[in-house]
Amino acid sequence: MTTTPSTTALANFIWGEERLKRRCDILAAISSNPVFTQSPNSHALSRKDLWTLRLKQGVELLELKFKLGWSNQQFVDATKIAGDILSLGVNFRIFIRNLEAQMSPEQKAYWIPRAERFEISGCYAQTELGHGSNVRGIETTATFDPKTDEIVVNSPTLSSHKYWIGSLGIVATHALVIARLIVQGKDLGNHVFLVQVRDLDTHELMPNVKIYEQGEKGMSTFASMDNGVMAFTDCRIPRTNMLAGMVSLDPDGTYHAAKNTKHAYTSMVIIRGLMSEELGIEVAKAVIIALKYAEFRRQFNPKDGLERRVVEYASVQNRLFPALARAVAMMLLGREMRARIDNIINESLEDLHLQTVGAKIWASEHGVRDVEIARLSCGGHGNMASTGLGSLYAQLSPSRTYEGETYVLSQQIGNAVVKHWKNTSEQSISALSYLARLRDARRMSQKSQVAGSDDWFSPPVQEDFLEHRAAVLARRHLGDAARGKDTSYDVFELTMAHADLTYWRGLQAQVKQSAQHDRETMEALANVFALNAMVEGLAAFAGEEYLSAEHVASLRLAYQHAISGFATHARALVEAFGFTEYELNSVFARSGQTPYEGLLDVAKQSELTDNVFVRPTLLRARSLWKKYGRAKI
Ligand SMILES: Cc1cc2nc3c(=O)[nH]c(=O)nc-3n(C[C@H](O)[C@H](O)[C@H](O)COP(=O)(O)OP(=O)(O)OC[C@H]3O[C@@H](n4cnc5c(N)ncnc54)[C@H](O)[C@@H]3O)c2cc1C
Repeated sequence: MTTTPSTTALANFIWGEERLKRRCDILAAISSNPVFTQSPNSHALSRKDLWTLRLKQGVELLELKFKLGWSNQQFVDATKIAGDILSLGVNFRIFIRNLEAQMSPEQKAYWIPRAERFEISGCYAQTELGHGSNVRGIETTATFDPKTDEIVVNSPTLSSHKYWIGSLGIVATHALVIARLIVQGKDLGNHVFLVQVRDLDTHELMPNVKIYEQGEKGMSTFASMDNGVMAFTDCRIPRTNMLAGMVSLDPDGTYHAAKNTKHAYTSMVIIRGLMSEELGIEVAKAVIIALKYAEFRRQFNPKDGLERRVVEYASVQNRLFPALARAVAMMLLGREMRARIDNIINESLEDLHLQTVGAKIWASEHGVRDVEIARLSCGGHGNMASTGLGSLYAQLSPSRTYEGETYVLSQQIGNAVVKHWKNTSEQSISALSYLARLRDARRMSQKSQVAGSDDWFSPPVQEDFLEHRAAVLARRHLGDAARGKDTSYDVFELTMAHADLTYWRGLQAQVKQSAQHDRETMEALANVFALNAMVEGLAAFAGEEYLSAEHVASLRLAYQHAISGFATHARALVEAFGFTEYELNSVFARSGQTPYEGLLDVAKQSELTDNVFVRPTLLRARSLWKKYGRAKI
């Protein structure tokens, strides 16, 4: 078990040079810091104690940021390494990114340095009790008052209370509030306003603002985050606090609309684009915890006096190996998307939008399922909090909902398919290549050219399969949409096929860039990834000419070969990830003790072991029968 991060060529490839360097710097800074190393068992803390511990750790990281000159991204990475989702990260991950994307140059010059110094700390307040996915339904109003050159923010109803706002419940001093701009009685729709919600000296609420911390979330989800509820009553802010990067409002009430309305969505594209890499890291942690346990755990089929390691069973390999391959794909493709986002000015926003939407849905759906699969593959012991698998699940589970609910967001892929099909304009969108195939009747009616199971390992064969599947599902969607059917459920399958293709292409491109020494491992991973997606996607081919029964049988055979040959590569990948014990925070992944010793230690520390506090109740229960004078019940 590593206590320092791995820095081999494969580690460098998986993490990316820049990120790995940040990781090493962060781990060096915190591995001897008592705020992190001597913290109590986080799995056993109450919500309030956990939140307070996380705040203390967050503040320590802030101090390290200032002392060591860390960038904002370095700080965000550090918050992820230090714990689950830390409240202080919202300012740097979401708030500042939105200021950068949506403020005018003058506003940026004034506000961003303050947020970077943490003199102010911000959050993003869009969702309301009554309005989430449907952003157009937002009710909060921001009415321009030309007499005072101010904007008056109001929450007119119960359903207009802001709700779910991360970091608002306790930490934030400022909120980016999405509200309807009203000028001279005219509703100009949603705009973004910077509202100070707490006093900078006392941290008391500002007048006319009410905030509540939201309370416990189910399954201890986001336990370290102070999501908040907020309402405004005639809360006045300067007109200049309306974010003016794309729109502006003059003192006389003249309104200048955005030239490119699509740019209002830039910040969503950015945050969604970051999610694939972030989720990949968390999924990899869960799968690696499970793999470490599966290497240790033995059940049945003894040989030379020892039962067989469970990692050798197909039931475990078929669940954990594809999950590991997907986690790596999330990280590699996520990194590529991050590079495109950093260069967003030169990007086709629609192409990037469709890629990030598909990737967000795919990564969160697979990611959450894979963390649960990791837990289940550990049998009964996987249920213990001390394995860390439960908290990883709780942390990832809402990723399917925030930044766009899966099924609602899937419709954006469906809508793009319909639009570009009608306009014959798919050439402009690389992610929609399958529409060109759909227009070609000859290609749609052709059969797969596969002759034997080895052929399935060929990248052109895999691409042909995945593109054909996306085209078949696009055809179904176009037909459903034309008939006026509610496609909001079925479109999900198209979205996943669309994203399978995007991830497959991204992974293939990345594999070609791996070092010669690691190429075999990366190719093995790409094959597990591709063949798993193909086997799981077979349903789309029912009734199609493309695949025969022999094709399906040989595909399954190829997939089994890919899985059974992956064990040594999986070990190499686990090494390359090089997660430290601190990061995994699991009794299944400790250098000084086995999982059994770790589990026993936890039991010995359980505060319920000493049951003196309930003994009177138990003794009374055991004599209850006497009270009713009945020896036999
Ligand atoms: C942990 C967490 C943190 C969050 N943090 C923030 C934050 O910091 N700031 C912020 O502003 N918000 C935040 N949110 C809110 C989040 O962005 C919204 O909850 C999310 O966008 C989903 O919207 P909703 O709740 O309105 O879902 P709904 O739209 O109400 O979805 C309910 C159901 O209806 C279905 N549905 C809805 N519309 C349609 C349709 N047109 N067609 C078919 N089916 C439909 C959905 O598929 C879903 O099954 C957070 C949420 C969570 C869980």
